[in-house]
Amino acid sequence: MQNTKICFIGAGNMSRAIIGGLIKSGYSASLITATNPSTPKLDALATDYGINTSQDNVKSAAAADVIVLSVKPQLMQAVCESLTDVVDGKLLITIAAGIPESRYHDYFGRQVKLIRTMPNTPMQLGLGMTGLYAPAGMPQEDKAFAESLMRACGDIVWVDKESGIDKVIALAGSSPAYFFLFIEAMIEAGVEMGLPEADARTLAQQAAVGAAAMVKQNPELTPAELRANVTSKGGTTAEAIATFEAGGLRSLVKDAMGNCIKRAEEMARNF
Ligand SMILES: NC(=O)C1=CN([C@@H]2O[C@H](COP(=O)(O)OP(=O)(O)OC[C@H]3O[C@@H](n4cnc5c(N)ncnc54)[C@H](OP(=O)(O)O)[C@@H]3O)[C@@H](O)[C@H]2O)C=CC1
Ligand SMILES: O=C(O)[C@@H]1CCC=N1
Repeated sequence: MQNTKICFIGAGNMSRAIIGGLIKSGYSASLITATNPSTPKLDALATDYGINTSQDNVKSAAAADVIVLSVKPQLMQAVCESLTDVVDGKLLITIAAGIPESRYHDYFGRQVKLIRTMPNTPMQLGLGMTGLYAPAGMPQEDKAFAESLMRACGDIVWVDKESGIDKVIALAGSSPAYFFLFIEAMIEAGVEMGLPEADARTLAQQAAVGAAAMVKQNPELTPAELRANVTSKGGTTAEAIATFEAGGLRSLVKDAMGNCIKRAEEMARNF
């Protein structure tokens, strides 16, 4: 990764998360540029991380070795078309949901070297999870670069079929929002029970952090076993868990993840 100049096209939530993770991992800020049409997000990135910023996509992409395409899927075609003259020989990494790898060659009007990835926002803390997909024939050094870039911000998995990226979206790209929703609901319930909101948040967030760490640090135990350790027979947890089960939490989760994948497939047809 040393001395590789990286340009992020689009300076939104996800670029900020990856850039935050890269800087935290020790990557040199002078090798990172982010572009955006407006300046507030660029100014914040320059202040917080000391990276280079620009409103000129073409000039910044031309000066980079690796271009990370980080705009919303509906803007991707126009952005790629504008970069057509500066991408030859460079590694392109896309983080966009939904757009198939083959579509980028159409956007650029030529064959490009492109790796699809699906990161998530905890990247900014070095706690991210990224799925990667490289089409057949991608040079090993490019795959290694994409992997080390994402590994600097958390864990990674490679998927060997492109459809695997949609599964990564359901399990990891979108899923921080599921957990946020759950914590949100717990805080709301705590407040309704009369707790100060700050205390409700501290209680819920620390329980979530502790539970996630226990899953990660006890690989020999299944989540079901960890749950059983909390659930005393005839006790309080059993009542709460029975309520979730009776409400169909598992099938709700399955439906939510299925619909997440369906939306990715729909986007693949639309963009
Ligand atoms: N958010 C997430 O958790 C994840 C998102 N992704 C993917 O990441 C991509 C970006 O999402 P996210 O960061 O959330 O979205 P954001 O809207 O936060 O970021 C996109 C950025 O692109 C900027 N932009 C718009 N037009 C251009 C242009 N022509 N050139 C350069 N920049 C432009 C926008 O600027 P402005 O706002 O000023 O218009 C905005 O800052 C999406 O494709 C999404 O699918 C993948 C994994 C997780
Ligand atoms: O909601 C989205 O479409 C993007 C992709 C994964 C997370 N955010």
